[in-house]
Amino acid sequence: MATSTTKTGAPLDRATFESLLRRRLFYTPAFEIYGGEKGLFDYGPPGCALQNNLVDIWRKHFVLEEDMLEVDCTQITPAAVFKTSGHVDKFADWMCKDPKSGEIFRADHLVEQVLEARLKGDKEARGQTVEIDQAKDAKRKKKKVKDVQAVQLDDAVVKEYEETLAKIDNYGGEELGQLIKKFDIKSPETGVDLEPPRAFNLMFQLTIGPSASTPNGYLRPETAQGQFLNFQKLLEFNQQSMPFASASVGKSFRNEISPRSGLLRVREFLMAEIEHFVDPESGKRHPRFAQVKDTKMTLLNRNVQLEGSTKAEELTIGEAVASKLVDNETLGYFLARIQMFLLRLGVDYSKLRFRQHMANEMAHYAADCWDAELRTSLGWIECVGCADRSAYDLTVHRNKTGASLFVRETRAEPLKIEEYQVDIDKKRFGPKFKKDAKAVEQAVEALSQELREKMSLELEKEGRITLDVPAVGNGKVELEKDLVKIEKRTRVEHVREYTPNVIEPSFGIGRILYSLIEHVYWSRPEDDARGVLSFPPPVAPTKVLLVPLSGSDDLRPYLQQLTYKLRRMGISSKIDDSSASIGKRYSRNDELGTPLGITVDFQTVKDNTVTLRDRDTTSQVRASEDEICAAAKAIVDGEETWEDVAKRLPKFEGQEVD
Ligand SMILES: Nc1ncnc2c1ncn2[C@@H]1O[C@H](COP(=O)(O)OP(=O)(O)OP(=O)(O)O)[C@@H](O)[C@H]1O
Repeated sequence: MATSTTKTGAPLDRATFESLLRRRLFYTPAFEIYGGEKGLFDYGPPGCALQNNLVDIWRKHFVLEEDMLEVDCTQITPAAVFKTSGHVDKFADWMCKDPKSGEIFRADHLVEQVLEARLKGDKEARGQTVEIDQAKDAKRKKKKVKDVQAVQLDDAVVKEYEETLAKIDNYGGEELGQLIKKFDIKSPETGVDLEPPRAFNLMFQLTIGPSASTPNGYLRPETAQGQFLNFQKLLEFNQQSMPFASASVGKSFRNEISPRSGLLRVREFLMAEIEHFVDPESGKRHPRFAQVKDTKMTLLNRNVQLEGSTKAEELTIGEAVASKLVDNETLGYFLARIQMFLLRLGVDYSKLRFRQHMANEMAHYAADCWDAELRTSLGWIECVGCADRSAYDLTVHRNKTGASLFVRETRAEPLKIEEYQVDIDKKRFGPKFKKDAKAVEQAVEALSQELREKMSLELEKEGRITLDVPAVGNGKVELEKDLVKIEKRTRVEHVREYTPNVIEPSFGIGRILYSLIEHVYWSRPEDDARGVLSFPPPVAPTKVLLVPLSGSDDLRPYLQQLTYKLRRMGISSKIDDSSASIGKRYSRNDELGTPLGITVDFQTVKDNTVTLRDRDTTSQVRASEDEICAAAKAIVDGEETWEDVAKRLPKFEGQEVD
């Protein structure tokens, strides 16, 4: 478990942090008055505003800046789609049942938790400092889970546990079963042996329409399939021009075995996905790769993990692609753009890494896959997946439906192809083979170039060839020289047909949102350790707090005027005219991450000046209402920083004294 610190370097107290999020209604368990339902959460006003801002920035960063084609596809999906895509057979996690209590555990998470707990116990026994997660600890006590035993392990066992944890995402069901046996892992509930791991499909099944007698659909577990199925229409919309990308933001649903860790593993969540379609013969080069090639990134490659280590290295994406660590330029381009997006949101670079998937972890068709992981008090969390899915999805849907999910392109230079061509003498063929003529003809047409070459020589030498045609007679058919000709000729191809490959960056908005809040959270020791959320201004849920210095009626019109003015400028604001001290009102809004505060006081009545306060430094400037609104706009739009504004407007050392 990662030791987690806030941006000031102080340890993050997760219990206080989570209580802030719930108290200030960032999010709350859904259906709470009915006892709640695991893995389902509602977002309150600041959570909604924050989520909207993340999605808004995502749209600007990707859809707008990369000129992508956004689509909004349905969540209800006919079963046939997921049968073809492989989700019905493969979209599953491994679960273990406690035969005594009936409790279900996700097998990989159970192994992970038990080994981590044992390693923690080992550290304690060796007298090393161990981070205590108060929130987890309180839950454990409530559930009466036995405390972790401070037992020292052999060095070899510690090494084996650490190596297993480094590869935990790489194990299948059988291997997890072996690990459970090998490490003597029992049910944490009752202490009995668990049943062997079984696959559990994560899709929610549906019955669409009143006439269906059995389930015939699913809620989508990702937005991707809708984008693939619309490929042909999007290509046409894009005037047949390649490469291009589609994008989609929408809810996805996964029936997680054991939802946990708040927003990090839920059963309904917002995803933002991109499908970038690229010609595989282009070497997957990207025209703007040169613009990102010097971006430094922290990369944890698959070989390091397979050796049982989690040591990442910092490289430029240019170096990573040149050494083939990252498979191709397009994948590298998106990894760099994902990092830029996360940093734009306020993610802490030192708590961001890109982890490469190990072979077993990756779908069999994928060429390469990297996860952007953010470090939180709950460890490293996958927040964005970025996979090169090759031509898999378009190919399987094309094969199943016959739809033209491919590209036809006129070649700039016609292509001359030397190949063996077959001519059949149809006048003789029909009378000779009668009802079998079609099957024999198909078998001849299906011959590979290699076999055609071999048979053309045979025809020349022997005057006949023998062909395998299982559907006819004894499965062998003889063809003489007068029936069939096989010759090497040149064919000129003017049009090229190919199935594009797909690079897919896939963002879990809820995971990013939670991890980001942890990254920007800190507390002010001088203010009763009250929390502050230092969101970058463009990301913050509300931009400006308006506070009157007193409840005097004289100040009210100025507040109204400021509200209208800010609203017209597209800046969200909230008035706090409660009777709490001005310092309290400020700190309540620091907890919500409001970056700016405008105070109206009696000087305002005299000269129409107001003060502007910065959340992070608590310093203030004073200027005319117009100048302050313009400064707020520049900060909120990310065009100026507080430092810029503080340099050009007069400093104010005023009211913040209570
Ligand atoms: N249950 C979930 N709750 C919240 N977000 C999720 C959940 N499952 C996936 N995501 C988000 O969707 C993104 C893309 O999904 P993907 O299928 O790659 O995840 P995954 O590899 O199945 O995740 P995990 O291994 O953690 O279950 C993830 O990077 C994550 O941000």
